[in-house]
Amino acid sequence: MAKPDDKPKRTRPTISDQEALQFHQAGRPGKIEIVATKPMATQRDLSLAYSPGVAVPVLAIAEDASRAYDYTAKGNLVAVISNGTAILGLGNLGALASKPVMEGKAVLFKRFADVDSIDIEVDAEDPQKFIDAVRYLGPSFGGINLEDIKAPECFIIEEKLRELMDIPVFHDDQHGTAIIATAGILNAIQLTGRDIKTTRLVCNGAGAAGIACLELIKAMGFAPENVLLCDTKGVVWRGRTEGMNQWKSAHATETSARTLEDAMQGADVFFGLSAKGALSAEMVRAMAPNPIIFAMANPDPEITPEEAHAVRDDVIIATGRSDYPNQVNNVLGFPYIFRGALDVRATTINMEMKIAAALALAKLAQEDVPDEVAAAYQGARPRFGREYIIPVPFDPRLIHTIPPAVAQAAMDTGVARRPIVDMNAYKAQLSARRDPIAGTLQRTIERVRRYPKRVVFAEGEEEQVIRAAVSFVNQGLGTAILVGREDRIFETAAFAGIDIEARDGIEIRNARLSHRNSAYAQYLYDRLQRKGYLFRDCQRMINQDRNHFGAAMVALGDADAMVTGVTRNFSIALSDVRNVIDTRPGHKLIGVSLVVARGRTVIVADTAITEMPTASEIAEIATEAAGVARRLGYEPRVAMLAFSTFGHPPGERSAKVIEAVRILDQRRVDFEYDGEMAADVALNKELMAQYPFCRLSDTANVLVMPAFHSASISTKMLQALGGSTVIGPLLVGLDKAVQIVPLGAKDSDIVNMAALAAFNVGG
Ligand SMILES: NC(=O)C1=CN([C@@H]2O[C@H](COP(=O)(O)OP(=O)(O)OC[C@H]3O[C@@H](n4cnc5c(N)ncnc54)[C@H](OP(=O)(O)O)[C@@H]3O)[C@@H](O)[C@H]2O)C=CC1
Ligand SMILES: CC(=O)C(=O)O
Ligand SMILES: [Mg+2]
Repeated sequence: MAKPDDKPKRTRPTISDQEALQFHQAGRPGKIEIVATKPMATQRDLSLAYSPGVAVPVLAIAEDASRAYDYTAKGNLVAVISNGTAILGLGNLGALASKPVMEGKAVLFKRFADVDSIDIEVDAEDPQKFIDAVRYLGPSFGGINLEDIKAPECFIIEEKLRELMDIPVFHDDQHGTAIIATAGILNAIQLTGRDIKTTRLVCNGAGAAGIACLELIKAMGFAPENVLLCDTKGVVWRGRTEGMNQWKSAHATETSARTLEDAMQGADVFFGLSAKGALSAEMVRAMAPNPIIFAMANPDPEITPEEAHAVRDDVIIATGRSDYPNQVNNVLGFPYIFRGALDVRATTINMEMKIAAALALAKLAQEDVPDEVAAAYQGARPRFGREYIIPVPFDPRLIHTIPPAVAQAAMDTGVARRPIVDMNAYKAQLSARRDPIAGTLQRTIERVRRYPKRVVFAEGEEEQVIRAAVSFVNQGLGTAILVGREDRIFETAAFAGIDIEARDGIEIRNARLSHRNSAYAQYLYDRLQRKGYLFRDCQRMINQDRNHFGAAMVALGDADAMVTGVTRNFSIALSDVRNVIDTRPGHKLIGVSLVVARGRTVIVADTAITEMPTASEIAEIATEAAGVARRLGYEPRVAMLAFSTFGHPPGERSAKVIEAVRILDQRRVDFEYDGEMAADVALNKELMAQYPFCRLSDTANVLVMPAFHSASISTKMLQALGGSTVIGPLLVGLDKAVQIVPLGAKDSDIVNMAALAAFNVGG
């Protein structure tokens, strides 16, 4: 455990095995559920969705198969299918054990490209049995993503299914990996001033990923004689008979090298698609100047960046992991490649489509990154270079860059059943598909990781708070200060199986025993002496109340931020905090909630503080909320909400909102706003178009409610009804960074709030 005065250091984010299991087990086990897209509420709904209404699309599809794309989910549905014979780099662990990975791939499809996806685990190692299980599934899906099937069976399976099925069949470990690795290598070659025709590459791993990578890089210009392939038996040399198959033979080289060590002498590039630790420091030392290492085995690479940098300071290194720079992982490919293929109803994913994806990805890494990506690298905007050869998975440009390239190539090669007519309109539509809040939270977390903070977790004896603190530290966000009695915290942690004693980055502060108490009590007394408090009252508040103690730590600079609220009502926690911390001068204290529903984020205010705001207060709330939008990376479009729209029907609360708009007009604020308007007008483009004079350039992303009750009722309703995620209320306008979670919040909510507090979302 860290000593109280240790400076927080930037650490690589890690996760514990226990966190991984808990993540998967929490709530509904697993990572996926199915949600209906049509109402199922009334007799009429049932008659339409099921018998007799459903018969109508049935007959239409029977008559014309292409109508399935109009009347069913087929056109946006991909099956992720595995038999678990090569799960990541963990080997053959069977179909059932592969399910967490396949559910994971399915949710990545959704998260990154809005492709609906379902995992199917097939308990059949025999290629023919597997083919038979899959070949008849075509009608259900728009595409098939094969995953983690070992070589050489995967080659037979994919080739046969491609032949038998009229939808794209794509083995991700082969082609997804090859596309990303090719994009990365093209850039690394350029950065090191090499010529593709003379670059010498060694690929360790002659399985699904290794063979496909060699095929694609040779198609892009690598000379076959400069490429050496290795497997568990060493170099795949021409004439070798042991452990061979026809796919390895196709890449066998005339060479005297027999072992990986031999092959690595003077090599320019290493591709690792084999297993953890396969590349030694000695081999790295033997490589040519400015060596390029893609250690892509998962979850642990052939060599870690730390190990490679320890022996060579001129190395460019990439891994398959998200916790190092240069992540070469097929997650950058499969969601977008299928998006493009589905959107033109491609019959297949061919070589031209793969090359188009690789080139588009390589080019994207060379362009200036948008503010959204730069924000994650605060202070050091990533630029094309040794530590940034490939875009990051959270790059918002991927969705409107890769699918159009893939779709265009499909159209150019005649495999598109429904070509795209207006490419620009298509790109705009793609941008709207991304889920903005995940990006927002991730950006916030990245930013805090760059500038780690000391955050007080005021209710440090609670199990979920301890878990959140551990996760905060593991994510590299800074130091977590648990307020509580040391023995109680250790006891709770031990009971829950959380190891905190040996963990750097966690501090414990017992309010009763802290040597800072007299300073905190004096500070509080200075503030409260004219409000009827005695010095000993203040001493008691500091000694006995964790919110007062934690807030005093933040107020006096012993910590950067605080999170509380798990065990106490919001208003009580807030009044504790306000005894210690003021509103920021010139600002108004408000609560904002982030509501995410169907890929759209809106900021709602004021969800926490002023019950019946005056017109002037509503105008201030709008200004504070617009500031939050900007801090989170959005350009605010503020709708001043009421039950009426532009004067109709008239009412007392609406009059206040109309007056608030007038006040904003007078103040000449620098953001878009208009109103009063009803919520449906604010959020629906067509309805807004009924008011052509409305000054909002698009639907609103900030909703200012006429009063606290409507804000609180609407956000709580949304949360309880499901289908949307509500984060907050976040406190905005306090002079120091404090956030209050809802009573009984879960560890994941607490850690997100802690990150938002550390980011100082409130001001
Ligand atoms: N970063 C990314 O995006 C991706 C990474 N991968 C990673 O690549 C690796 C291979 O996956 P995949 O091709 O699907 O699996 P396969 O089972 O199809 O192939 C594995 C290959 O690796 C070889 N191999 C295993 N251990 C060693 C070793 N110690 N030294 C040399 N060769 C070895 C095997 O040799 P032999 O033929 O002699 O048995 C085989 O050729 C995994 O770690 C996987 O996580 C895969 C896909 C995507
Ligand atoms: C990333 C991936 O697909 C693998 O490692 O198998
Ligand atoms: Mg895989």
